[in-house]
Amino acid sequence: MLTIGIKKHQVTSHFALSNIQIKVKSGEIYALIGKSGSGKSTIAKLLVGLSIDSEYSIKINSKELNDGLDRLIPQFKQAGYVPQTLHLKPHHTVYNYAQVLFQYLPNNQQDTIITKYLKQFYLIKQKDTKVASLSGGERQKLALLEAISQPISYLVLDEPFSQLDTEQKLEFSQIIASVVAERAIPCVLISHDLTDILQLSQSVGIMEKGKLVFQGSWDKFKNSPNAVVIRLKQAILSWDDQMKGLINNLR
Ligand SMILES: Nc1ncnc2c1ncn2[C@@H]1O[C@H](COP(=O)(O)OP(=O)(O)OP(=O)(O)O)[C@@H](O)[C@H]1O
Repeated sequence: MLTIGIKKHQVTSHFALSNIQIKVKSGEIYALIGKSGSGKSTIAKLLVGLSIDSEYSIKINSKELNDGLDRLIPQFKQAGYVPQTLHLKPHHTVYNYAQVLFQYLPNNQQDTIITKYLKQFYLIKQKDTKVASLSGGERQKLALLEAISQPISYLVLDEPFSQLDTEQKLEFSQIIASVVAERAIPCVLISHDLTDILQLSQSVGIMEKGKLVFQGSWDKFKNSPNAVVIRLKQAILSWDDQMKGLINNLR
């Protein structure tokens, strides 16, 4: 279980996160959505130790990380993180990249494990391709493989779908779901598009201007009288109608 509590985190004079409480169960995906600038990435950075502000608390599998010292290196190594902007070393082939990631394994197991992951991540055909030549979607998959290559206690994915087309989104959703279920880890998935995460996540949190204005299961979302939820539901329904219209025109 990942438990996050933020009393206040002042980012700039005009922006702060305040009063945020989130719990994510192991094996579940918690989708964090909200408009640009609402504070989603700021939460992601706090979660992976890129800020050690003492005004927030974090508990990972019942271990509370109280102060800056607690948070300094070891615990945050338990975080698997795919940032919004990827920084992958460009010169390796995909296979060599994976060899570096899994070099801690005994030599006689490396090839089996790497091949298993490259198949699971649909990267096996690209195994001899240099990272610099990969497509945006393939780079996302390699970044996810990097994030889970070490034993981790939780996973944070910041806008993993933003560079992907519809088919790639479906494939990548399936990979994320299988990794989270297999590892039985909690996952916080940030997205600005509700439709990307509807099928994938078990619960959702909506950020607005640094505050969590709604959170809960999709059932709770469906029946909520919250004005922000109603606005989002109307947007999805209208999008759905437009898509149906377009598809009917194609038939
Ligand atoms: N290092 C920083 N220096 C100055 N301002 C920052 C910094 N990091 C974040 N901010 C500000 O904090 C606010 C929240 O930013 P954040 O990146 O968390 O939003 P977001 O919801 O992830 O947006 P997006 O969907 O566009 O990525 C914004 O107003 C942003 O400009």
